[in-house]
Amino acid sequence: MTEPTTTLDIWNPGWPDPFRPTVNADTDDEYADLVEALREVQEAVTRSRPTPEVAAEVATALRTAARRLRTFEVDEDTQIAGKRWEIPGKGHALAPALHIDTVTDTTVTGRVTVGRFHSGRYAMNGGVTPLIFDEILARLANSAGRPWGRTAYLNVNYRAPAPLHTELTVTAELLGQEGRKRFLRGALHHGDVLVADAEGLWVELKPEQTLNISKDAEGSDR
Ligand SMILES: CCCCCCCC(=O)SCCNC(=O)CCNC(=O)[C@H](O)C(C)(C)COP(=O)(O)OP(=O)(O)OC[C@H]1O[C@@H](n2cnc3c(N)ncnc32)[C@H](O)[C@@H]1OP(=O)(O)O
Repeated sequence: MTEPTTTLDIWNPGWPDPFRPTVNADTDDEYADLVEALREVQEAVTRSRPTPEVAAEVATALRTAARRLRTFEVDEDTQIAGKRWEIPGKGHALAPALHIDTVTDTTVTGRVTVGRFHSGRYAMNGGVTPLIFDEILARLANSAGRPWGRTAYLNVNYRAPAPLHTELTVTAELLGQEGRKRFLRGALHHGDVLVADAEGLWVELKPEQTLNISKDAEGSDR
């Protein structure tokens, strides 16, 4: 396995393939479990209606946990979150955990199940669908040795309400490339029912286009 680079503030065509491990799984499994626990908290908070006393007690416990983690804060290039390509959710709790099943140079299939945390009202929140498509399409766009590009547009069509607590299948396809432009299409199905589809354009970064715009803008990511 190739050692991951941590230098993201320059354009780097040698960035690791976003379907392969980039972090030492032996040492970072506890971190993956931490993110899983965070997902459990998100779901439990969403599903509960605690008494004021219990809400205050849990808020204190969560702030204690946040303070503990802040003593281990690192910069964004060094953090684990979002870079555990090989595990569902990539070690990040923003989007629903996407399970990747098959990968070719031009296609990906996967599965996703959302709970009440990602609910709009009895169905998946409309803002979550693009998160799922961006995750799978961006990874495909930037895989198979293709230099990294950014999403230029992502157009999503909502065809049917996406049920909660139900496995949905996600497919992605690279339709073609014209110069720096990569055109991709994605679909989300519940069984045979098309729930949503998307078309997106990823534009390959030019050498002078940095990945780290936050540092460019303010000299820091905070
Ligand atoms: C962990 C590391 C992650 C690294 C990957 C990061 C991924 C992301 O952050 S994605 C986040 C969401 N996306 C963004 O923030 C992107 C913001 N936008 C940009 O940075 C730029 O607009 C960018 C890079 C997409 C394109 O800019 P630029 O390179 O200057 O493109 P430009 O040279 O004008 O256009 C190239 C081609 O794309 C086309 N194009 C660009 N944007 C669009 C668009 N929105 N719609 C249609 N066509 C477009 C142009 O028309 C042009 O086509 P042609 O070559 O046929 O004339």
